[in-house]
Amino acid sequence: MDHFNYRNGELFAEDIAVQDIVYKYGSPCYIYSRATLERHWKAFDQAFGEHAHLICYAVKANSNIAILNLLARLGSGFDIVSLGELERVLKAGGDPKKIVFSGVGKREDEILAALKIGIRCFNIEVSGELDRINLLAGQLGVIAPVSFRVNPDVDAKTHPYISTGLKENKFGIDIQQALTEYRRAAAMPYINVIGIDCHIGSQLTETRPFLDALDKILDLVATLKAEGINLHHLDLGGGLGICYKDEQPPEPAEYIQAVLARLGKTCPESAEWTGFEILLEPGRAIVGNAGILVTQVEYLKPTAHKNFAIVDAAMNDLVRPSLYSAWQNIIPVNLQSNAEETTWDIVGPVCETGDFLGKDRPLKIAPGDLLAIRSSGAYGFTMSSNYNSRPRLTELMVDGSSLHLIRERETIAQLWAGEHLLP
Ligand SMILES: Cc1ncc(COP(=O)(O)O)c(C=O)c1O
Ligand SMILES: N[C@@H](CCCC[NH3+])C(=O)O
Repeated sequence: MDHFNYRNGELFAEDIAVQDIVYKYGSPCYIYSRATLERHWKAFDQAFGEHAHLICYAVKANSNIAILNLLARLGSGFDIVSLGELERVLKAGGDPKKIVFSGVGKREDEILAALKIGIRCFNIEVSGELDRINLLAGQLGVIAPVSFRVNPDVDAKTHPYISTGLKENKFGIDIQQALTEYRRAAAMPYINVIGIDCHIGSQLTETRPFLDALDKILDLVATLKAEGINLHHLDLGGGLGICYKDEQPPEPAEYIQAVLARLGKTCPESAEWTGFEILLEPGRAIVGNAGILVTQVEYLKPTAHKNFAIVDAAMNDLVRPSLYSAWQNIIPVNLQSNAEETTWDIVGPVCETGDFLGKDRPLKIAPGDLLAIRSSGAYGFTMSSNYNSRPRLTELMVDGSSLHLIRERETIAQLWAGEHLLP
């Protein structure tokens, strides 16, 4: 359920006609629904009931500061992977004490900035990172709160490019080596070990891999406890999938209930597990279906082999179809059309054969028509680029019948801002 629906054959974003938005702000553009975004975040938050938890929205999915600000106002935490994301969260009014810092390659300046502002936790992914954090924390005279992101070697059953919890993936510390790292950390003067973390991949459509990973983590937690290393939180990462086509991922509540049930089963008669705060890092499940990308048909190019609908958005604006062969639904903004239904490849103007947004789509379209690419709120704008010197797009947020410009379209002059001619 979302807030992009037809009314009398016209696509609306909440209470505003998409066509009216495009008249005002031009095409292509990203449009988000505040109600959808907030409902998704609350679905995660509320499913925990009284259980101690923190939803740390994965900023990489969509990092517009208006979106971060709305989530911060709901009480969200944030999962970041760079200094840029840290600064965005702070700019948006996020609470440093609710920030977890993931990522395999944290630089010194990034660690220092996070230590100075006093983030909630570093999710350490490399042995050397532990030494680096200890050293830098010592220089600043602070204690760094850390957890290890362990790689549990679990098959997330997702696209290989977005699977992260297999032993051949670069992410996390091999679960077999994690004990050694925890022991090292526990003996370090400027480190406070507070948790354990894992993130096995993105767009998961089953609960099973999450629970398999959790089982492996709980084994390690028990071993650590026996050694006197007591953790405060379990961070289970993000990764819950959404429906792009016909996937049926569990609802957040179903997934969270399964996690809580597993924790109860693991430690049946102790209230101990209730002592663990649970952290989650969802990105796509919060923002993916809260956004659409609207694009205009420029030309129709039927050929003997294929029919191409050339639109004004391209792979630089939304790279998922090109990069992962991802399927996203493409629907007309206006259902009234005199055109005949034809099967089209929806392609952009970029000079790459791989520049497509969808293939073999039956649509009734004519030049000038608007199309909406659904499920574009996550990994849409954030993965966009200026390839072919195309300015990045306008982003708009609909809130009932109010429309807010949350990012201006890049200007042509901004394309070379910061570039210099030789003397
Ligand atoms: C460490 C970490 N946490 C959270 C996420 C968010 O994932 P998703 O958008 O699939 O929820 C990612 C991206 O996959 C990630 O790498
Ligand atoms: N960018 C990917 C998800 C990557 C998740 C980042 N760890 C996608 O669009 O599906």
